[in-house]
Amino acid sequence: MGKIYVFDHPLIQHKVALLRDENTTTKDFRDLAKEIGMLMGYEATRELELKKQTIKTPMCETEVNVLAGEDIAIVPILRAGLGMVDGMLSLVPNAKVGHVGLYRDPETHKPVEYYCKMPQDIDKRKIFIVDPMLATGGSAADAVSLVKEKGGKDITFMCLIAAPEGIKALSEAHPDVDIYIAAKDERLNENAYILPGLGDAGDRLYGTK
Ligand SMILES: O=P(O)(O)OC[C@H]1O[C@H](OP(=O)(O)OP(=O)(O)O)[C@H](O)[C@@H]1O
Ligand SMILES: O=c1cc[nH]c(=O)[nH]1
Ligand SMILES: [Mg+2]
Repeated sequence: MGKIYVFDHPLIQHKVALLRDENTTTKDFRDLAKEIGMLMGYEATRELELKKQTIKTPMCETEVNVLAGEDIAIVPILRAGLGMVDGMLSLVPNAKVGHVGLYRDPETHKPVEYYCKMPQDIDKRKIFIVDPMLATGGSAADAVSLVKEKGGKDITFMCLIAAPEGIKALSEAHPDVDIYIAAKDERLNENAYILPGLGDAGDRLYGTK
């Protein structure tokens, strides 16, 4: 079973509290999603491999640790996942970005695919799929399946808010995937929205409601 990591860092809790507030503006919501994405990325990249390298400081020669050059791909689930990409890119600016387009059917709550484009060498990359919301888990599970169909192997999923139902569905569908969660919420409502949640992440990011 993959790791399920729920953040308890005070900065993340504070920023998630602001994100939830219905009075938070579209601009502030976007800024907060980016900031939380970066803070989460700092922890989610903890296991990147290092290699030794010899350099010269102004004082002497020394051996230092540098990234082994593990190639990274960030894969947002459109639309709302885009809100977490810039935060991750500020940590790993050389990462490539793939996109999975999914929307949730309002009646069935099942994901509908409309786009998928991955870097060609996705099979060799460490992949971070990002989406603010893990509700039923259908979108995340389908996104992981699509990335695997394109050759992706080493996959981590990152979200801002997760319902227990979504965590269970994703980890059962893809037990090899680690899941990083900024805040774990109580449950889903009758429309499969997360409670207390933050509403519709895509609409709040882009001001479409
Ligand atoms: O876990 P699930 O039940 O599948 O729900 C979560 C999905 O719903 C939202 O996307 P939405 O369908 O609203 O698309 P959008 O990002 O374009 O707004 C969210 O960003 C997830 O992708
Ligand atoms: O609470 C939810 C559930 C699905 N999608 C969202 O944006 N929010
Ligand atoms: Mg939406």
